[in-house]
Amino acid sequence: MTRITIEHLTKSLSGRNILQVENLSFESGEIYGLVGPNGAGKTTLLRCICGLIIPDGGEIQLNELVLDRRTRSTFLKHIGSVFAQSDSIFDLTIDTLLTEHYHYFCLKRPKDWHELLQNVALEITPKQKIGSLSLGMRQRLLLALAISHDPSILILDEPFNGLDPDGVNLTKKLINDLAKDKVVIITSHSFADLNDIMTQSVVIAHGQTSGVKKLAAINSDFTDGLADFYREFVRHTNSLN
Ligand SMILES: Nc1ncnc2c1ncn2[C@@H]1O[C@H](COP(=O)(O)OP(=O)(O)OP(=O)(O)O)[C@@H](O)[C@H]1O
Repeated sequence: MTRITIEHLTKSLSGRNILQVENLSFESGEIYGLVGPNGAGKTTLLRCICGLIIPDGGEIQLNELVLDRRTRSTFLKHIGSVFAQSDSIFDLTIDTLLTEHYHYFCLKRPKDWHELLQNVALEITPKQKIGSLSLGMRQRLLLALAISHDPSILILDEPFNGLDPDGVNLTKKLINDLAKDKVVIITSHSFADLNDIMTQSVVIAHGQTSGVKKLAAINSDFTDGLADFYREFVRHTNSLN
């Protein structure tokens, strides 16, 4: 069983409070849909969990392991993540990207990269430049990399962006298969896609989070399900800010 626990997490950027998360926890076997308006703090929260942003206060724990400078590299080995694509990788070949990825995470590079790409139905050669791939192909490549070290936590920021319907379905199937023994956290503005795969949801607005709620409870408590759960929490935080 893997559990991520977050307590009293705060982060300010340019003198503005971006995150104030009191208590939040995520467990393996569940797919969490993290939803919130643009600029609500979704990516910042996920980057904090991945150790890519250092919070100003509070604590993030993976089971008994507290995330700090000393434990960060151990923490990273448990996490697979895909964030928005940066243009800076476009000039790299796939081969270089793989080398840099495994070096950064201090992991052994798998011998068979064909197998890696088969997981996401990609047919590409290692000498190809990242920039020559379509947006959807790059998404699949980054997902293949994220899951290649069998992480216990999978963090996907907008994983359906740029994917065609086959790519969306393949990603959903992969996520479903992987979720059996992992913590999966996904952000998306597509409630339809989230409704297809998530088992629980949490709303974030103005850097504050709602309680985590099971999909079945969301659908029984709110007429319009996730959309109402989202609207109600956003309205609540708007009234406080
Ligand atoms: N480097 C930075 N410096 C200052 N402010 C920042 C920085 N990065 C993000 N922010 C601000 O932090 C807030 C949260 O941004 P974040 O990207 O986490 O939101 P989000 O919920 O992921 O949004 P979206 O749905 O648009 O992707 C935004 O108001 C953003 O402007």
